Amino acid sequence: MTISVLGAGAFGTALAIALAREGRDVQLWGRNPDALAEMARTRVNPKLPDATLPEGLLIQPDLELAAQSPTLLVAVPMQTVSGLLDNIDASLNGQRVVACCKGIDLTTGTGPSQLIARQKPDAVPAVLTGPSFASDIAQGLPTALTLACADEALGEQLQNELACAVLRIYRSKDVIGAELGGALKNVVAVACGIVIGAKLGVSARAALMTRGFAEMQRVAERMGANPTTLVGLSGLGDLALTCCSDQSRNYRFGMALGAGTEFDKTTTVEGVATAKAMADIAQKEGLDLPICTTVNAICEGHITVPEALNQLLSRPLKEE
Ligand SMILES: NC(=O)C1=CN([C@@H]2O[C@H](COP(=O)(O)OP(=O)(O)OC[C@H]3O[C@@H](n4cnc5c(N)ncnc54)[C@H](O)[C@@H]3O)[C@@H](O)[C@H]2O)C=CC1
Ligand SMILES: O=C(CO)COP(=O)(O)O
Repeated sequence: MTISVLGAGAFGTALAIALAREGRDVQLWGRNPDALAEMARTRVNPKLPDATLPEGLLIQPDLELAAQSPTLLVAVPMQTVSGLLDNIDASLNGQRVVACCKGIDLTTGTGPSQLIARQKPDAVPAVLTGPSFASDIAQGLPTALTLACADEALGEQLQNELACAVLRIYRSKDVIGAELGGALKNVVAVACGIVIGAKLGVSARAALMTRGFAEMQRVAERMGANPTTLVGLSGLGDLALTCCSDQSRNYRFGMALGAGTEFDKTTTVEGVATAKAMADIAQKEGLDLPICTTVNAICEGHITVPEALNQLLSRPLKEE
């Protein structure tokens, strides 16, 4: 098989569906053999109930077999990427490992491309990110994404391999910038959800998106990324989508926090761990990240939403 998608959740399945629909040679691996067997039988992933798995899409329960493909798309939650890479015995020599997850690993403080580089040094790391809800991709709605790979020629190959009629892929060499955009927008989306859930208004949300974006650029610059990458699909594009749509789990989680209602703890909400990682980085690097650190303090239960609002609004006035 040419492409293996590792992770049979909503996003991995949506990508596999989109690629298989175009006749690409794709297999989908997931960690739960029973769930995979059921998907192979029904040709439906319950996380995407309206999409049928194309006939050509192979469901692969064997991780080592899946790991033999020249291109691997890693679509598991960020905090499980390191464990997944550890579970693959093969060295992945020369294989392209494309991180499709959005977050920062709490143990190392790095994004997925650095985990891949560290744990599979013979592989070629890349990142696929940008504004794209799994259900939109699975329905065949048009989507534009960024494929970032430090090696321009390999990046171009991957761009061509992964682009489909409805998946338009732009190329970048700024892997760190692309993955930081995708990670950080989730924290701002949680903040925006809080504001809407607490009925603080859409003007406050616009302010948070703008000042949150300034924090995203500040972090990117400090981490050696090109700040203009953040103005692309992986940063601004995904920020606009995630902060304004209740299709986003990060935004919905924030809304529940703001409204003081329950939220299903099994839902993947990457922004919580990323806020924690950013609070650590703010302290270590002496960076001013008031929105990220406030989201972390709320998520950790250190302050309430009204206290957070007071803190943010009473900060000294400054130049924009
Ligand atoms: N759902 C979406 O619209 C999008 C999701 N993403 C990103 O994709 C990543 C995955 O998210 P979703 O697929 O949406 O989550 P999901 O909650 O739908 O699925 C997560 C999947 O990962 C599997 N998993 C959990 N721990 C694992 C482990 N240790 N080893 C192997 N598999 C494991 C689960 O069994 C589940 O199938 C996240 O980083 C997310 O930010 C990116 C773009 C869009
Ligand atoms: O990253 C996403 C859209 O680009 C999905 O957002 P959520 O993880 O908040 O659902």
